[in-house]
Amino acid sequence: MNNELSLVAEMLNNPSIITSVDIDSEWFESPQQKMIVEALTRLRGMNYTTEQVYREMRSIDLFSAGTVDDLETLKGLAPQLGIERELARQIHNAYLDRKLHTASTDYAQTLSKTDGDKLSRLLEEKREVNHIKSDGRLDLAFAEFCDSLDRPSNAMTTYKPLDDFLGGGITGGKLIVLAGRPATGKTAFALNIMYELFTKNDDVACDFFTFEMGQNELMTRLVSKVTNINSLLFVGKDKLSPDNKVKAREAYEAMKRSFDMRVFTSEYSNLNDIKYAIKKRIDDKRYVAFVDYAGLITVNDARKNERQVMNEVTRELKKLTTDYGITIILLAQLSRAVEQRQDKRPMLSDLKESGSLEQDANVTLLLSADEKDSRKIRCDVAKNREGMTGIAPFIFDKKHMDFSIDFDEWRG
Ligand SMILES: Nc1ncnc2c1ncn2[C@@H]1O[C@H](COP(=O)(O)OP(=O)(O)OP(=O)(O)O)[C@@H](O)[C@H]1O
Repeated sequence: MNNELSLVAEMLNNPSIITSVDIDSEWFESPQQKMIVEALTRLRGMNYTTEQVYREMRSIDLFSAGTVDDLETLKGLAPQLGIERELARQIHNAYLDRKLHTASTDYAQTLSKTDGDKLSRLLEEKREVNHIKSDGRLDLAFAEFCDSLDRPSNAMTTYKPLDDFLGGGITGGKLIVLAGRPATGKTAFALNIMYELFTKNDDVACDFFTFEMGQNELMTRLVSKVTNINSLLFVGKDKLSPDNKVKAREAYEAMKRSFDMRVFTSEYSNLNDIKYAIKKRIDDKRYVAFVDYAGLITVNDARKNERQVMNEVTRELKKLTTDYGITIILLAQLSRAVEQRQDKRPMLSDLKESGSLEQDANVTLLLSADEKDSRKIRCDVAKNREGMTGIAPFIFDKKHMDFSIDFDEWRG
């Protein structure tokens, strides 16, 4: 019995497999097995019967569904060896080999960037599928632990009040969620953190994924901060004095030269593209990706609802941070509930599509403006898995897109 038949037979016997093992109907070569897996995927989470699976298959393709007896026969053939995960891995591998065969032929013919990128993505996926998992013993972990005791801290400093909560600064392996109501200054705050990372630390690389702005729209904000030129003046550039034009050009050029930074725009809003771009940037430097913002990220499966998409986004980004020891700062919106409360301070439960954002984040920062003075911004470290929680106070100079520590409030 081949791998596809064995796995499908196991799945017919055990409805929990489809929820616990990574399986995609697309990987199956046999149209019949593909259809059964598609039906099982639709019934995911249910304790399905063979009859239900058959009904689902008929709704997918009435004429190729076969008979319910065929399914019962297949079910009876299950080898029941408990190796579903390995079977799925082999099926996934075989699928990737077929795709790689086509993709490499296409690339050989066209040598186009699109075909080249497709080929690299498939190779990357293949590398991941065959990544050998740890056997759970502690020997390697212990060696790594001893090694880490003698290594200097690799925390990257930003603003002192925030660093203090984070145990000295931003360290790798973390998913940090930065949330606030629209126009509180999330993007500006993220850019300021990035600026601090570059100017206060060596060997740092940062990328900014922005799905609402162009590269220069984003850069203008940094230029405004660095040059102290009102960001509004960049909208109608005729208002900029010749001196300011020179200053702006020089500031942009200097950042381009000295910051190891890239800005990816909406063409990278698909989760796979984000993952791909991040993986390509991983080298010896300490890397931080800023993703603005979670609600605009798309995934390939169009059937997923908002909550399922968010689950996938946070799970996959979290996995990247732990697999590669990098930091991802994920921006997110807060729901309107904040405004309806007497006390306008945001809470973790205000995170839109909250569940997975709240759960997967190592750190959650909630930004909110003071009701009386909108320049005063509270950065509430509302969740911190490895450290303290509390408020880091800032002053937001909106004209110049600049965040500075609010020393009147900070009791450092
Ligand atoms: N030149 C300027 N002068 C005064 N205020 C400005 C200027 N430019 C932008 N602002 C204000 O700064 C804030 C922009 O902050 P930012 O875009 O970082 O917020 P955000 O939380 O990321 O918003 P969104 O959720 O809409 O993306 C807005 O309140 C905007 O009105």
